[in-house]
Amino acid sequence: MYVSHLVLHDFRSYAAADVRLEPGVTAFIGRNGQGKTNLVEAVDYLSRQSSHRVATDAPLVRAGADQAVVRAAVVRDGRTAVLEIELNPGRANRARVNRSPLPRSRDLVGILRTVVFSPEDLTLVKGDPSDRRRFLDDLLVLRTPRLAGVRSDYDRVLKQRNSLLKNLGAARRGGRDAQEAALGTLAVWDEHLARTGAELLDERLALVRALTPYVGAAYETVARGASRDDAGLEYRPSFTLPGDAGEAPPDRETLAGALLAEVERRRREEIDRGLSLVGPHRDDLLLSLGQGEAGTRLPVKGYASHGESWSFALALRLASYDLLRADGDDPILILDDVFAELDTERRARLAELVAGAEQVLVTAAVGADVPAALQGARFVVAGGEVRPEVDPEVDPEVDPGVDPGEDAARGELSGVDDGR
Ligand SMILES: Nc1ncnc2c1ncn2[C@@H]1O[C@H](COP(=O)(O)OP(=O)(O)OP(=O)(O)O)[C@@H](O)[C@H]1O
Repeated sequence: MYVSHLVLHDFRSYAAADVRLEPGVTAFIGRNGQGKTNLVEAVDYLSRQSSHRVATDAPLVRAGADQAVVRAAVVRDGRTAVLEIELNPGRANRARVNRSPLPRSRDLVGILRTVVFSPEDLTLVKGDPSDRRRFLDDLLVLRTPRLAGVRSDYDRVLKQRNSLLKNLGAARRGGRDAQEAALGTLAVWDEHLARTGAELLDERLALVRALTPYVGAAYETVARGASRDDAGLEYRPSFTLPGDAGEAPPDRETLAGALLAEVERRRREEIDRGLSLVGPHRDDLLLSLGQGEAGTRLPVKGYASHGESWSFALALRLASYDLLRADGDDPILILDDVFAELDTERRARLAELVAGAEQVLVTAAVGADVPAALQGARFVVAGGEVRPEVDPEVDPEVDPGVDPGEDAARGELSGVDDGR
């Protein structure tokens, strides 16, 4: 799959941008702060409806504007679809495919698939458990878009349940009847939590099982002298899972039952703290490194060197890419500012690994940082404009001052009504 045309309105620093793309490698080169990442972030947003840099939509809308639009022509197996998302911070976003509105904006997730490598990936290794949970859930939804619904149902249940737990403190003071009524309502939300929580947990456990061999292989490739047993992944739930380690994983019903039992066991503590303490929102993904299968294993967080941490973060992204490919997909790879962080050997290895992708979008402040294996189309990003790089040696007739914007303005997406 690849993006053949990208149009932005009021997205980040761009009042308007219109860029034609080809399959293969495209690099966006420009000095710091010129808007290179903003371009690839827009492509990623169309894929996941979240950004690898910020948790909310507001910073994605150009300062002073009240909505942003990202639109792209996406080619898959020779067929083109025009995807569009309208970002309305504080209100519901709106999505369209080939101009037809979708019932919910999240229905767009997963049509375009991206895997982003960026310096922020270090938080996968060094950050909070929530960063690793987001990594797993984003990948789950990319593989199985319907799980976006499970994820948002779980978030909704959690929110409701937490506010109920907070109110229970007040109900205690309101006498026996009020308390019993509130506990009755809580029991209903316990059931919802157990059901949606077990589904999410079950999916995450399966994902970690599927991803683990790919992470081992990817770590071996990116870390000098490593073997494929060095990098380990272990899903750490917030309660003890039923069954013995090594046995077949518990089924969803069993998980739901165990989750419900644990919620009931910790009822008093939850009411005291006004918080849901059990469920996939409290889980973590433990990343560890050891020498071979039998060697001592240490957690990456707090123990690994900077280089090892970087290699692990890269391995997680590469493994995601490999897993999606194994599913029969060919996601767009986005390498945002990663080469400056890598030594020459690892730059070359990463480049070799990703060079075969159908589309690779690269950003770099310095063109020379992009490895030779990733040569392809180049755009210069400067002063709010994105223009093809002109190579005077290849085409001495081309005036480097030519403005490609005029031609692009007649592009296939420009005519699509942006609905405003
Ligand atoms: N919502 C917004 N409205 C207006 N400008 C914005 C908005 N969000 C970011 N910017 C501007 O966009 C610029 C950053 O763009 P971007 O992150 O794409 O830079 P970059 O070219 O990738 O730089 P670097 O090489 O440093 O990573 C900054 O100057 C920032 O002020």
